Amino acid sequence: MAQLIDGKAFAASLRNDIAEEVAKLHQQGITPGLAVILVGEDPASQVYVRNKGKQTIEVGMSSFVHKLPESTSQTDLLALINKLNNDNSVQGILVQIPLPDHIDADTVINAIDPRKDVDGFHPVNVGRFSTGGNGTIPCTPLGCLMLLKDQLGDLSGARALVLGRSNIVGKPMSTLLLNENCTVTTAHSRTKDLQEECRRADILIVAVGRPEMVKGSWIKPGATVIDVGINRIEQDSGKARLVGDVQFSSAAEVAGAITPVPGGVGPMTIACLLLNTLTAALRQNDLPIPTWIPTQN
Ligand SMILES: Nc1nc2c(c(=O)[nH]1)N[C@@H](CN(C=O)c1ccc(C(=O)N[C@@H](CCC(=O)O)C(=O)O)cc1)CN2
Repeated sequence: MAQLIDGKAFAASLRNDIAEEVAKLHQQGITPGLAVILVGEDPASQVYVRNKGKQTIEVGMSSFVHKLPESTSQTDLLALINKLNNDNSVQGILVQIPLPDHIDADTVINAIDPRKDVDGFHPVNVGRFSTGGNGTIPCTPLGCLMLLKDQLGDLSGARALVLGRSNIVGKPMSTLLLNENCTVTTAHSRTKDLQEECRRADILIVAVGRPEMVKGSWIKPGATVIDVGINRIEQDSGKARLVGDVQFSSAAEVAGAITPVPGGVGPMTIACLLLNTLTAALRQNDLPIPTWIPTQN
């Protein structure tokens, strides 16, 4: 039976480390501030934004949550971002995704000052990060990497397969693993012999958004499996159940280690957002980044 990779516990310990660094900043008169913008009433996004605000305060940072109605115009949203770009009490800005259809996500992301882009979605950060510079590392892939390194130590030479090629998870995850000297395959819906590709992987990262798509028979015995999926399944009882993109019951019989859903990658996403906000605050104050914080250089 696979070992369980406890993302919830790891995230709690990471938040403690972040809180200690924030306490040191307080002594220098600095309180990092994180602004989170939510447009609309998507129920899952409301939960994530509430948790982001709560955990931001718990680590000693200032939280500025802006909840805007679904009808908010792109012009008004851009005006708010411009205001936050120029607000010295804000070191990190995040716009919760998905956005309503009438708002162009790229235009909005491009409007965020790259120094304050704690999601790592701005093209400047994507470019810096992809070329090994000090661009912000997107939160979910960073969280996956931290769990992997904690589990396996040095990843050099491992054969890694990333299933999914989104800008938010798949692509940056492949880059991160390549930077760790893994041999990386990025697989997607058009990949031939997908199951066979998966079975060759020592490290399998699944981020496709399809409930329980990857079965135990797709997994190499002893492999480390990171499940990024969060899918809400309606049950006969009317209650919803969260499942990942990996069928946990069959995968756990084959894998060496596996993240659960919930309690795996999800909590790491918010902890890494706080970590990126801390890093942004340190950089904006020309302070050194502690060696325990993962950066590209
Ligand atoms: N601007 C961004 N938008 C979105 C991001 C992001 O990184 N930046 N990622 C996702 C949503 N997300 C954070 O915003 C997120 C998803 C899941 C969790 C989490 O803790 N999940 C729990 C289960 C919680 C539940 O009951 O739903 C778990 O897996 O244990 C945190 C953050 C899309 N948007």
